[in-house]
Amino acid sequence: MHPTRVIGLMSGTSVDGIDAALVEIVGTDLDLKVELLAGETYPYPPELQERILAVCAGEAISMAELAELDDAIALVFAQAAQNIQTGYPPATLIGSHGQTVYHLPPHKHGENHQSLGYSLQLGRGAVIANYTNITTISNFRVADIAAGGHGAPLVPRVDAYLLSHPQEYSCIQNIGGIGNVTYMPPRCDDWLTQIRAWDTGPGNSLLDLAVQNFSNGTKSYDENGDWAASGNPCFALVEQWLSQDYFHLPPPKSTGRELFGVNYLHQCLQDCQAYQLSPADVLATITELTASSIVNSYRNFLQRMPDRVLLCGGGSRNLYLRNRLQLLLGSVTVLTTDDIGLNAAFKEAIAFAVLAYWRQLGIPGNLPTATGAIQEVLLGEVNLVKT
Ligand SMILES: Nc1ncnc2c1ncn2[C@@H]1O[C@H](COP(=O)(O)OP(=O)(O)OP(=O)(O)O)[C@@H](O)[C@H]1O
Ligand SMILES: CC(=O)N[C@H]1[C@@H]2OC[C@@H](O2)[C@@H](O)[C@@H]1O[C@H](C)C(=O)O
Repeated sequence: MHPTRVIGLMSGTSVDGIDAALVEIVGTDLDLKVELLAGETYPYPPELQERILAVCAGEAISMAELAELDDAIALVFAQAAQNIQTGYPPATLIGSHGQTVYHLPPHKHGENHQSLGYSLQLGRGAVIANYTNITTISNFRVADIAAGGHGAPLVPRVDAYLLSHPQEYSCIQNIGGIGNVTYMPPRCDDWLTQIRAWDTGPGNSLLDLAVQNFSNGTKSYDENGDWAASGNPCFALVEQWLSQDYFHLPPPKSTGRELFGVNYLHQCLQDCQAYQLSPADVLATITELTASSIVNSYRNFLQRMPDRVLLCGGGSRNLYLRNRLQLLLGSVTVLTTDDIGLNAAFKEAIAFAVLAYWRQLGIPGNLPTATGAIQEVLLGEVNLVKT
């Protein structure tokens, strides 16, 4: 069987840039295999990044500004696709997640009425398809949301086929702007239905904002966690923050910068004043919130603790965070997906390439146990090009 060459494009809640992955895919489920030919992060032009962050923080924009922003994002996504395949024969398909600027989970009104969620990813797929002349799948979240789901997380089905283990219970922990986990029992007959997944809460979002605040914008993140490692966490504050509702909601659940964004950080900084914490102590305390919220959610919502945790996303490079996670997890083995052959930095971009490939083959991409949707659905809208 010939492999299909697909480009996956993703920009997540960190809004740092576009992760582009050029992959070759063969197989469909248990025989699925993905080879990463090239992976690159293309930083957003600073002015565009600023506009996106403002919209994510709830700043009002006009419809005309929204239209302009949508296509400015589409253009940099299309350029990322062109760049990543330089030197290779053209890909036959693009899976473009786009840029999330708003995410509202499904919610209850009173006792009996449930409203659908709403999730907006900018960067029109039709514009990317037209620019690259490659069929582009986009808008992956809306079909799951229409089926009553959160529209997130969508990566778990890909995790299941690429990362599950024949004997061990695994957690795949992504630490991007927001953290999310996929919990998988060993592969067996009804293994797919036993998978659980949810957004664990803040990944790096609060940490990045705090670093930018303390460095007056000269640093964008805490490289390797060095700054936090020079301070001490205030455990009383971590306990106080962990009492927040989101951490106690049972899955399926999803969140975003709407909750764990600028306002949340301001509240944290205010709380820190009572303890007269240094910037390093604040960073250590926020890092501890990320680590504890992840591990507590395993203890609260899983039937059993995993044998191994595989980290991915930018936060997997934060050594201080990784050490805190290992300490809280005790004897559980903590590795990164790199350690078992799947690139940790580009896993999400790779996943959207696989989701696009499944869409073309008519294979559902969501896992109802992960998103809460009433059924499996085909994910993504197809933007065809003339052949
Ligand atoms: N060497 C490093 N040390 C510490 N943190 C790092 C390092 N490299 C990246 N990061 C963190 O990872 C973040 C980017 O991670 P990633 O690209 O996985 O996020 P994302 O895809 O935008 O988010 P999400 O998964 O929520 O959609 C950066 O903002 C930074 O906080
Ligand atoms: C709405 C949205 O963009 N959600 C992202 C975000 O970033 C991490 C977490 O929150 C996750 O649930 C989701 O992305 C991954 C790629 C997913 O859908 O699996």
